[in-house]
Amino acid sequence: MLLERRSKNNVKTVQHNFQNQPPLIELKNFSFGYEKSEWTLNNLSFSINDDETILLMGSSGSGKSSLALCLNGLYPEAVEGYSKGSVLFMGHDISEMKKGVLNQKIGIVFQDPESQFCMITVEDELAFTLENLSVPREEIDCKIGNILQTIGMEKYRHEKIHELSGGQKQKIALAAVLLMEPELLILDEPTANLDPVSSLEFIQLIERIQQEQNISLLVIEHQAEDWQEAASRLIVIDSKGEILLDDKPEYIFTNHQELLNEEGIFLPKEFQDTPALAFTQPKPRVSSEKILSLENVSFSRKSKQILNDISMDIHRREIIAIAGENGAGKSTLLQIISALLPINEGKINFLGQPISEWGENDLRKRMGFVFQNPEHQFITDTVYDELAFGLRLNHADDKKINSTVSELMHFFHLEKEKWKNPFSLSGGQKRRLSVATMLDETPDLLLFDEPTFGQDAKTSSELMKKMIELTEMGVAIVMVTHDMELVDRYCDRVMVLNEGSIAFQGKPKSLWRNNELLNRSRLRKPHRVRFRNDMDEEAVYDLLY
Ligand SMILES: Nc1ncnc2c1ncn2[C@@H]1O[C@H](COP(=O)(O)OP(=O)(O)OP(=O)(O)O)[C@@H](O)[C@H]1O
Ligand SMILES: Nc1ncnc2c1ncn2[C@@H]1O[C@H](COP(=O)(O)OP(=O)(O)OP(=O)(O)O)[C@@H](O)[C@H]1O
Repeated sequence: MLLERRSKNNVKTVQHNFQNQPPLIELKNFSFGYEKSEWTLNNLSFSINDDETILLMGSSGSGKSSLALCLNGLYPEAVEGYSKGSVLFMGHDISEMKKGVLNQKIGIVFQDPESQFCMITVEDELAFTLENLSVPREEIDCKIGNILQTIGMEKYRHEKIHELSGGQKQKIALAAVLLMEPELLILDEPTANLDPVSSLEFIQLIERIQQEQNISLLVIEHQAEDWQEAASRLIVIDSKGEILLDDKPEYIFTNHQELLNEEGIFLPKEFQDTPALAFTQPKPRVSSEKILSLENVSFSRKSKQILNDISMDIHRREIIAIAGENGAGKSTLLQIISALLPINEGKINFLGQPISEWGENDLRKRMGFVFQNPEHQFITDTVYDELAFGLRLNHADDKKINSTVSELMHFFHLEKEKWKNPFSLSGGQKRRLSVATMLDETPDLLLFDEPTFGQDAKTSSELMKKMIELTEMGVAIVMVTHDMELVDRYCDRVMVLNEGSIAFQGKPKSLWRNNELLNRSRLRKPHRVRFRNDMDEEAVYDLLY
């Protein structure tokens, strides 16, 4: 079986008569489902050719990640399901290929990078990959050094993976896959955990690697903005798991806006109507009542100082964003606010009482927390039980449980998933479930780590509408986010963390004016501010705010 198109120095070898060479991947009427006759992917026929960069879009739950699993052989090797039709890799039916071969030729960086690590430290993880590829021992050290340099993570070589921030883990997952020198690299929402500048740099890095190594790319993304120039093709899957569109991105975004809107897919901002004026700032609704305050709070892990001298107040009805570069301490701060981590110095008061004096049950009723990784939150075996858990704990009767759970499932589009195991949901569904579990009662404070992670345009805007409704009921919301559009559109205040210290607290519009801080904190202005580059900057602010 001839499965190699690249020689060791990554120059493609001519092994076939070029004209007769089969596509890298070819799907012929391929369907796949987790249950018999319930097709998640429906009758797909398309090819992926050498050196192509394809963007794959579709609403949350439409089957994008499932397709990735089918392409790289994790189905049927490790994922249970049913299929018909065929998938060919360089002309060979993948169901007839030797186990393990395809996983190397087609590398995936998963939506949740934690799911692909086997070892404790960064170095061991990368060495493990190379050992599996039978790379000679004497080359391993150098290869690890080179790949860490390529992704800008040299100084984390000896760190424990579970101690890295979300964005740092994402980069290590990419490094491990690149070491396999795949023919096709599948990236499943690769930039969702990266700060805005790292996200742009990541895309440039991928483009560079692709050119140097002649890799084909399949990028699964909800937000196409930054990828569309790199992509030669856009494939859109609809909610029935069928191919809706397959063409050049610009053509699709120009000519099929209605179809994309119907499917709830994000249009890049430049294709949206009058993006600069499309929305107004939130109405003033913040009350002067302080819900929570931090006074000179510091936190360290072993000898490493993570947060320094943080002081901030959170008011009723307020939406505050915490932004900053990867590793700045944002998730740690949320965990400190929620008393999941103890502080070393300073004071935290919640509803007029030191947080340390709150009983665990009372605190969890008054304060909801949505983790960066939703899986860290799941404790039952079904979506229904997950949503009923808090209500049962509070001795709600069956009628109340049923009606609240039904309402939440309806709002968060999880009705069809009612009896599924939370761990088997799509990335976006998991996130929606993790948010829904916090809303069985109305808390005073909600803490969100990346609330709209993995959502399509429709579910994202519904989720934010829900947030506004909650603030109108008196809830304060603090959210960690890399999404500056979200900060601009919905947040009353933004706090920027830089190396564990507060570098800025104020209104979003004041942050966009602070170019030096934006650069230092690896943040970007939102599109509607960037977009008016025909106007003087002050005139833009006058127009928009
Ligand atoms: N192991 C599984 N068992 C049963 N159903 C599953 C399993 N994995 C995924 N599904 C279901 O298959 C459908 C497609 O999921 P998939 O993860 O492929 O969607 P997606 O398009 O990647 O979504 P998102 O954009 O939210 O990540 C969803 O309805 C999901 O609940
Ligand atoms: N369990 C841990 N043990 C030791 N260090 C940790 C641990 N968790 C996080 N850190 C370190 O603390 C710092 C802050 O991490 P944190 O996750 O709070 O950053 P973040 O701003 O949320 O990053 P990201 O945007 O990438 O999610 C990082 O340098 C990280 O390596």
